[in-house]
Amino acid sequence: MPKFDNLTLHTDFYEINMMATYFEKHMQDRHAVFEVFFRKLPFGNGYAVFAGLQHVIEYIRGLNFTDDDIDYLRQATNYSPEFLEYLRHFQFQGTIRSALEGDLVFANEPIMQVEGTICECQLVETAILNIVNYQTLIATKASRIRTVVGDDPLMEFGSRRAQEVSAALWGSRAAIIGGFDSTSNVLAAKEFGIPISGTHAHSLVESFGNDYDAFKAYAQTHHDCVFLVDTYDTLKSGVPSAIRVADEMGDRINFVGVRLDSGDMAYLSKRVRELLDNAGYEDTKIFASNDMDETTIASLKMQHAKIDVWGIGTKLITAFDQPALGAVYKMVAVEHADGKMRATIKISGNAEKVSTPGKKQVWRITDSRDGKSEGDYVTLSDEDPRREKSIYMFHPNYTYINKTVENFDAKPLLRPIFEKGKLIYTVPTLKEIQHYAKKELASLWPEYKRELNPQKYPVDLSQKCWDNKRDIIEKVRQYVQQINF
Ligand SMILES: Nc1ncnc2c1ncn2[C@@H]1O[C@H](COP(=O)(O)OP(=O)(O)OP(=O)(O)O)[C@@H](O)[C@H]1O
Ligand SMILES: O=P(O)(O)OC[C@H]1O[C@H](OP(=O)(O)OP(=O)(O)O)[C@H](O)[C@@H]1O
Ligand SMILES: O=C(O)c1cccnc1
Repeated sequence: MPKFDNLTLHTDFYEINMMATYFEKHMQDRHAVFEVFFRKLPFGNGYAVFAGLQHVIEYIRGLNFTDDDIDYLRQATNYSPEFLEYLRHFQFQGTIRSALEGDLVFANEPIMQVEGTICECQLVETAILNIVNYQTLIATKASRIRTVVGDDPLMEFGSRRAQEVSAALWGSRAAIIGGFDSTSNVLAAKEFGIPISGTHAHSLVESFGNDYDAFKAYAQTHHDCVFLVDTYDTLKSGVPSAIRVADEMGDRINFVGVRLDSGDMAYLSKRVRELLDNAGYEDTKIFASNDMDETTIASLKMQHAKIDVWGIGTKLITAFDQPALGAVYKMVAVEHADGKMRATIKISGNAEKVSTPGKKQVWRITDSRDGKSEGDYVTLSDEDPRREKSIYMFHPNYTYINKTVENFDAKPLLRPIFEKGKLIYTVPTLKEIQHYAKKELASLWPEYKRELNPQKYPVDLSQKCWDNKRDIIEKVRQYVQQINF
């Protein structure tokens, strides 16, 4: 049974095929820079919450072609013995700069940058995109749900519906980054230090044949009790049975709550609240689950549903309304035969798909007086807006949309993670990351945070970066025009 402990071959075949070409053409040590970015924010949201860095770090640290991997490649491909030997001794010696988990990130700006030999940059494309695309998507979905529930507790229930094991585990962690409070997944709770939470299923009630016996048995074996009250009839049997058990058990249990899992949640929650209050259980909470997400929750809030705690599974963990974030990994600079680095570009008839050449940095520009966001300013890596008194920010496609910003703070988004193969970054605790994400979100204007049709957050290019892009597009245009095969 494969265990997938080593993820080195977790890459698309074409990456290793390109490595083989670089190797056979003696280009394997040429220097290159690649950047990760996405072109469109997910869920129509105004921002995305970056997640996945911890897994990327673990993946990079584990990179190593085992003898078994080499044997497999020998029989599955026609790679030369020399290239296979090269792979056997492969080690990641590159430099990675990245947004940190919990950072807010936007379309068309680099969120991770890999610099190293062209071979090592090429190998890691697939896994980096796989990890960052999924985790950023889930953290962003979680953040949308958090925005709608306010301060209500949010429990992550998605494991049974996640796209397999790894997604359930890393998805739980990403949900916490986006603002969830706890997970039902015991392994994720243990490995990532997430608070664990859970109630019970309908099977408990079914196995006893009635609500009362099931709740009584549960109460005799657990101190904190949340009873699932909708197995047979919520108002006639479920809630009255829960109240009877709570009355009988008195101080021997903590009657934390009841959970609703079907039916009209607005109507039921109000009636259940009355029943609990009338029985003297004003502090007992109403939990709700059943295919919820930010849209259902917003509707329930509008209907003044009396729900205190939310259990969210399927629609969060599968990113139901947008199953993929389209982050891509593009080469932005490469060393040529003369030893000089040159910026590279991918041209497209679609202006949005033309990549921005050159190794870059993203600067988060905030007003130094109130700390509020002004926009992101993408520069070439040798520029530093902190040296300027004012910066001119303009829309890269509609340049007449522009502003001059003074009294600003500029914070670099891409921070050093690996330096020439050495890990130089310590991942904070999950709690710290969640806290950081919350703080970052607080600095964003509400116009960018609304769920529906948010304002577009400015991501602008510096003049130098924009001029560089235009010059390179022009050079490519001249090159294409003189082709005469
Ligand atoms: N008052 C409400 N307003 C808006 N959405 C609601 C309301 N009550 C329930 N929902 C949501 O409507 C969806 C369908 O609920 P429905 O009542 O059909 O489920 P159910 O059939 O009772 O449960 P199940 O099929 O899981 O046994 C669920 O996503 C649920 O969370
Ligand atoms: O609804 P979600 O957001 O995915 O949350 C997880 C669901 O998992 C459980 O249901 P179960 O698997 O027992 O199936 P059910 O839909 O029949 O309740 C639980 O009762 C929730 O409804
Ligand atoms: O603890 C719960 O209530 C739970 C856990 C997973 C899925 N649904 C519910």
